[in-house]
Amino acid sequence: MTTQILKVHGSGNTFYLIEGTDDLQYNWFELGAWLCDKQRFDGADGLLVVLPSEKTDAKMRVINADGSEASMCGNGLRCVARYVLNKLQVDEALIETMKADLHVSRAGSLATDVDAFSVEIAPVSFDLQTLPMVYNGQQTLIDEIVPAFSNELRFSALSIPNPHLIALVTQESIDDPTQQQELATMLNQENDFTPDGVNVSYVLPLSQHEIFVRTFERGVGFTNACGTAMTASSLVASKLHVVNSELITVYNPGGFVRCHVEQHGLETKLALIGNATFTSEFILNHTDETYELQRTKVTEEQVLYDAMIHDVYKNLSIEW
Ligand SMILES: N[C@@H](CCC[C@H](N)C(=O)O)C(=O)O
Repeated sequence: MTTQILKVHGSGNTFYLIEGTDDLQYNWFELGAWLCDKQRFDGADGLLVVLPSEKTDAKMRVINADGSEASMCGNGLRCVARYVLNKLQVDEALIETMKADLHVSRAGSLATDVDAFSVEIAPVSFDLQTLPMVYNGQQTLIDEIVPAFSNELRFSALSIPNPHLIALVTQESIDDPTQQQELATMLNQENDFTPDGVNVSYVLPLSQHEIFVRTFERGVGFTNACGTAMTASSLVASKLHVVNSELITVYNPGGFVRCHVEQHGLETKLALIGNATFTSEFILNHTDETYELQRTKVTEEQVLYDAMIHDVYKNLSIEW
């Protein structure tokens, strides 16, 4: 079987993107782990599978680098949005994901020649059962010290819908990633708190409308960016009044995105806006025994993306 696939990224969060015919066409878990192996063309953080949907314009499945399946992927959904919008030649669409059908659209450009895409992020819940997470018999964990995690940092937990643990930190915790790495490693092995693991983000407030986020992703490790984590971090920063704008710029080790956070009473509306860069094309050959990957094209898009990031970052006085 021969299939064309793309290498793509959202804010440096890297994926292979494949359009499939149905859920059984490949063993997606095995293929995801094989493609993401860092020994092969630098690997990737995940595999995005675009499939036909019976009720929306397309369906997205997300496979982490370790072969586990995630319910959502914010940076990945922007890349899938671009793929589907271009294929259907429309400006907006509805994409089925594991837990919700999500609205996606074109959103102008981030810079000359770097188009932006906006994706809805939902459903959102602070109920610990939805992560799932168990702590002290509590129903929620919002801005609290959990001694087993740290004696100094305050954590909040939410699902949107994949599970996130968020701490607002100072520059010191960004400079030295050891504590974040140790905590995330513990919470993604067998442990008493997060039976399915959790994505762990450390958030550095920069201004009333800007934050920096570094995420250790479940099933992957540290990534350049995690879209749902940046959206969850924006929501937490907004709830804790660390930011006071509905549009938050979120810097990350791979670039930046914008998160739109609207709260009306109990209703929360979230959107993630950023790039969807297609860097190269490949042919995947699959026999009963093996996979084989051949790169057929490298696009110009990474050069334009790098130039934009260079321009944005040269005016920032923070370091990571
Ligand atoms: N990188 C993604 C999230 C991918 C899934 C995550 N690792 C999980 O297992 O929950 C994003 O951009 O949201």
